[in-house]
Amino acid sequence: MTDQPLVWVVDDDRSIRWVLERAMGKRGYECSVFENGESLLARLENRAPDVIISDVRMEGMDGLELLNKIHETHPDLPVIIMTAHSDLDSAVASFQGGAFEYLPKPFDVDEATALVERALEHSAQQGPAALSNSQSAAMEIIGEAPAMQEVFRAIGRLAQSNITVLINGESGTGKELVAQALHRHSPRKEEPFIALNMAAIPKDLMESELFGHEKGAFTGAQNQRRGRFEQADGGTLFLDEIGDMPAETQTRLLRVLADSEFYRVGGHTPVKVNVRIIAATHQDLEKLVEQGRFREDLFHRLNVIRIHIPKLSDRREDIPKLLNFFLHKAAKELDVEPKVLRPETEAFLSNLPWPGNVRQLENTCRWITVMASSHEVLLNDLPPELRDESAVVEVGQGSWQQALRNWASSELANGEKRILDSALPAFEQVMIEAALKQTAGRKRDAAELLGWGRNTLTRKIKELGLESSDEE
Ligand SMILES: Nc1ncnc2c1ncn2[C@@H]1O[C@H](COP(=O)(O)OP(=O)(O)OP(=O)(O)O)[C@@H](O)[C@H]1O
Repeated sequence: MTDQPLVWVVDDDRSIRWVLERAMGKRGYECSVFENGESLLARLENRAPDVIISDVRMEGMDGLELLNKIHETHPDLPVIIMTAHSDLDSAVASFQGGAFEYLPKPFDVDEATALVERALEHSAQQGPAALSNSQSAAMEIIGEAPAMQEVFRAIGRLAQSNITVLINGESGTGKELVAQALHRHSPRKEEPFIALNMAAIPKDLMESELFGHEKGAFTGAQNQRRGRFEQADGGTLFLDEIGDMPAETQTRLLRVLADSEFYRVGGHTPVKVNVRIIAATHQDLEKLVEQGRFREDLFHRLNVIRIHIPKLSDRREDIPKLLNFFLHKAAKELDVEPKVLRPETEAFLSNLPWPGNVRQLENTCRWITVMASSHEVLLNDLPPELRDESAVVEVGQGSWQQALRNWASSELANGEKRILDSALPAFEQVMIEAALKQTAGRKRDAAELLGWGRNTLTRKIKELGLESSDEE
């Protein structure tokens, strides 16, 4: 035996074996490769590695079957499952089987090495209990985009810990959903999950909301009341929009985090609690700290682990799945047949800016389910403000490319071919008309504005059949 960590790789693809073997060797790990699960299991009877990397799809025994077999005899051995995005369900199943992590294909070598390193660290530090389990996180939260995969991994990795987590993301991106998943996959899952939105509570009620009050603590406090901290005892307290927490409450929260105890408003006996805090914000807390609007010490206490949830327009590849998911959900709620989007409708929706993120998309699906007249949803069936909204954003951000993208997607979805044949002349026409307008019809000046010679402009005007002005 050597002291080097031992990594086993199993994949029926020789090039993957080769790449990983080299990468592991370079990192200083001893690496053995196997063409199939059977040969790996045979070797496992005599010797165990520190980490196994297995492909999910293989001839003969597949990765998940192998995983189960490995864990029958070696329940603590970390296994990394490699899988393509399209096989996410298999990856999910692999978590059920107790896999350590999954490596979405295609991966880069550094990513694979980093994952192996983490697996080694985990088993060294925390033992088997720390192995992650985020299977239903991936099932409840739709996201195949790489950034969402990163979120799932974080949920998996944090599942067994009580660590404070700060979730960052715009409104409606799914912060609460992720907080719930963190709770459900934690040892606290049988205990309460209490969510509280700081932005929704009047300032002067916040302390009593969080910490409760004693009878008579203030006018109107007719009875003793337990606050959210007490309600969440043993479980998780989700503090949404933490950036909106008033300064005094921040100070109190900091003290509770340090001492695990607090006083109810108007109370003199300390109340002890064991609460995991998950905080979320759409704001840039660092900036609030700089501006003196958020306590730096509280920020550091909350910012132990940060999960960033990307806005929907940064993970457009997930939009079709989300649309489908919410159309089915809405149909179920309303007890009707789910609507089906025409390809051009789906393309249009996939290219919208979605400033309200997933929540806006979910509401749109509800709207469509109620309002669209036929089973198949046409562009015309969409809520009018969506079309306006795309226009506003296009103008606002100067994103004519977005409008063009919408157009191209819907042309292609309609089965059109050679779309540049109509797009390029249309583009030139718009440019020429704009330039001519600017120069009040003077071609020589317009040509200069466009960056063409005058002859080119004259020729184009002719080719495009544009009205030509006589003015020079
Ligand atoms: N990836 C996802 N898959 C499925 N549903 C999602 C996803 N992301 C968000 N949702 C749904 O979208 C809605 C909004 O999500 P959520 O309330 O978690 O957002 P949020 O970021 O906490 O918003 P806010 O900051 O405004 O409170 C919820 O109904 C949630 O279930």
